[in-house]
Amino acid sequence: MRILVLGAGALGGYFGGRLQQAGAETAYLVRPRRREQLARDGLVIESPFGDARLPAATHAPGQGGGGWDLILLTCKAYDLEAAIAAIRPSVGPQTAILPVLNGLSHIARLQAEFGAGAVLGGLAKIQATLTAEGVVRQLNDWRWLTFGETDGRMSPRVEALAALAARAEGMVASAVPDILQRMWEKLVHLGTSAIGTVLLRANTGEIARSPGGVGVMHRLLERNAAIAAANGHPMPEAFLAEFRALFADPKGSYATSMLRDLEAGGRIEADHILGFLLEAARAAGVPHELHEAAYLHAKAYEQRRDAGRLPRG
Ligand SMILES: NC(=O)C1=CN([C@@H]2O[C@H](COP(=O)(O)OP(=O)(O)OC[C@H]3O[C@@H](n4cnc5c(N)ncnc54)[C@H](OP(=O)(O)O)[C@@H]3O)[C@@H](O)[C@H]2O)C=CC1
Ligand SMILES: CC(C)(CO)C(=O)C(=O)O
Repeated sequence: MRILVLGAGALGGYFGGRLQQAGAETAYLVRPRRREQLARDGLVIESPFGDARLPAATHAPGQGGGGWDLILLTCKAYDLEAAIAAIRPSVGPQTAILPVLNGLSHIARLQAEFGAGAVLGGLAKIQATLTAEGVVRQLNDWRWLTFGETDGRMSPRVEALAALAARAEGMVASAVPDILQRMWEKLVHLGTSAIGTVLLRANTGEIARSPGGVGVMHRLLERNAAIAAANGHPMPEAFLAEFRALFADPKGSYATSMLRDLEAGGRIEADHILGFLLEAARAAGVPHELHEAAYLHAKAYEQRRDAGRLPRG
C-alpha cells in the first residue's frame, strides 16, 4: 500500500512509522523545519513497543505527487485548511483520506472538499508527543487506531488497511462499521477530559483528589453524553461506567494532549473541540456553564499567548 502522511508529528510520525515498518511505501508531507530534522536524523520513535530510527522520504506541502492509496491526515485542527491545500494535488480517484484528528467537524469539511466517498472516519487512542528535538515519543501503552467508511460499508480499502496494520508492531488497528458512533464516543471521552484538565490545569488524579473534583468530572461526562445522544449517538452504559471510574480514580495521572500543548505554551484546538462542544450543548439545550468557562479559558490563553505574555518556562 502507498501511504502519504501529512505531518510527521506525534501521530503522523508514530502511525506512519509503524505502517512503514509493516511494509507500506510511505512518504511524509512536511514543512521545512521538520523536513530538515527527518533528513538529518531519520524518523525517530521512542516507544514501549520498541524504539526505531527509519529512513523518511519527504515532500514539501503540495508536492507529494499522485498515485497514493491512502493519505493519513495528522495535522492539528487549526492547520486543517493549509493541510487541505497541501494534499490537494496528491488526491486521485483511488485515494482514501484518513484523518486522525480529534473532534468531528473536519469530516464535513474534507467531504466538501474531496467528495464524501474519498473520506474515511478515523480516531486514535494514544498518548504521544513530538519533542523539540524531533523525537516521536509514545507516552504509555495506548496504541489504537480505529477507522471505517462513514456509510458503514466494510470496503476492500478499509479491510486492506486493517490487514497491513495487523502486521505492524506497536499498534492495534480496527476497521469498524460504526465509525461515526466511535468518533462521538471519542469526543465525549476527549471533550470531558480536555474540559476538565484544561480548565483545572491538572490531571485526572489531581482533580479527583481535590474537593468536588469527581463530581465536576462526572457532571461533564453526563452532559457530553447528553449532547452526543441529542445528535443521535447515545453512549453505551459500559462506556460511561469506564469513564466514571477513570475520573474518580485518585491515583490516576490521565492528561490530554490539549493540556500538554497548553502547558508547553503551544497552540491548542480550542475552537475545534471546546467551541464545537459548547455550540452543540447550546443547540441541544444541555447545561453548559462548564463548557463556557473552559472555552473562555482557552480563548483567553490564546490571547495571552499571541501577545507573547505567557510566563517563561
Ligand atoms: N498527541 C496525542 O497524544 C493525540 C493527538 N490526537 C489528535 O491528533 C491530531 C494530531 O495531533 P498530534 O499528532 O499530537 O499533533 P502534532 O502537532 O504533534 O503533529 C501535527 C503535525 O502536522 C504538521 N502539519 C500541519 N499542517 C501541515 C501542513 N500544511 N503541511 C505539512 N505538515 C503540516 C505539523 O508540522 P509543523 O511542525 O510544520 O507545524 C506537525 O508536525 C490532533 O487533532 C490531536 O488532537 C488524538 C489522540 C492523541
Ligand atoms: C483521548 C486522549 C486523551 C488520548 O487518546 C486524546 O485524544 C488526546 O490526548 O488528545
